Amino acid sequence: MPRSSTPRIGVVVVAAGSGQRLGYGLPKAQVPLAGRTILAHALEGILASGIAERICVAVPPRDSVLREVCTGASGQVPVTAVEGGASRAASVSRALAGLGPDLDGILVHDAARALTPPEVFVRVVEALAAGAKAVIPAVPVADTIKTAVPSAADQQAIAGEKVAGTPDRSLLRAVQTPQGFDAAALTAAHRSLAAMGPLEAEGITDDAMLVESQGTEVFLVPGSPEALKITTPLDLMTAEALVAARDRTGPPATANQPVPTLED
Ligand SMILES: Nc1ccn([C@@H]2O[C@H](COP(=O)(O)OP(=O)(O)OP(=O)(O)O)[C@@H](O)[C@H]2O)c(=O)n1
Ligand SMILES: C[C@](O)(CO)[C@H](O)COP(=O)(O)O
Repeated sequence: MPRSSTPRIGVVVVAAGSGQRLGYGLPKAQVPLAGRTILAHALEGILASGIAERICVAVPPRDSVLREVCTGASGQVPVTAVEGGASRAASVSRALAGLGPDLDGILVHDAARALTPPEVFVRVVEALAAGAKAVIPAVPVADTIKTAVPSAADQQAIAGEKVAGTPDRSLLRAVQTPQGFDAAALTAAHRSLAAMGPLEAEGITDDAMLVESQGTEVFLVPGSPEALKITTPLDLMTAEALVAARDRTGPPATANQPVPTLED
């Protein structure tokens, strides 16, 4: 991507998941959050950041509700919809194709991270403009993390798993979206996905992993606790509370505060 203050940025939004863990009985991006769909909130954050030249959203097959949300959000920045795939990675690949050519950088964003503050998008794009080929937002890890293995057969009466080790927490980061990439690097990495076997492809849980596997350096910028991934009913309750707080105090509660650091 050319080092430029105004790179041409496209945004892929993946919104084709079924939301099994949320258990709402609707595709997750359709679920109401403070009276609007989760997808509508996600698109609002992207558009408010002012970074996007165009947006392509992967939606579930035959989903007219989410297609309508895309049409409603489309204006100066066109928002188109394509049918998603069976996995998140497949949905990204399809929306990448739908985004079209002639972009310097591409951001991949989860609709499920619907309340991501606009400044996180700006931070990612600034790092791309400064020369990074891959940039992801991240936050420090608050819990101590253990690796686990199955207990031995004669230990199963105690518990099914036991601790194998404790990684140094100061080196761990929880990563979020939007994840930003040089357009050519991301497109090439997604071509490599097509050549993978199903097991290997299943293990690719974010786009940064794909470009890492191609030898691209990935840089971290500060994310935001407000970019939580709405996965469970408790996350939806947190998101509702966050929207209510924003309505009381003005947009993103973290706006105008110092940029957070990645260390805890
Ligand atoms: N086949 C898929 C699976 C997921 N996603 C998107 O990827 C993001 C992260 O996925 P996740 O939060 O796990 O969503 P779901 O797959 O819907 O959740 P669940 O696993 O509980 O069904 C979401 O915005 C989701 O819509 C997608 O576009 N296509
Ligand atoms: C991309 C992601 O949101 C980064 O944290 C995450 O890996 C998505 O995981 P999921 O299992 O598809 O929800």
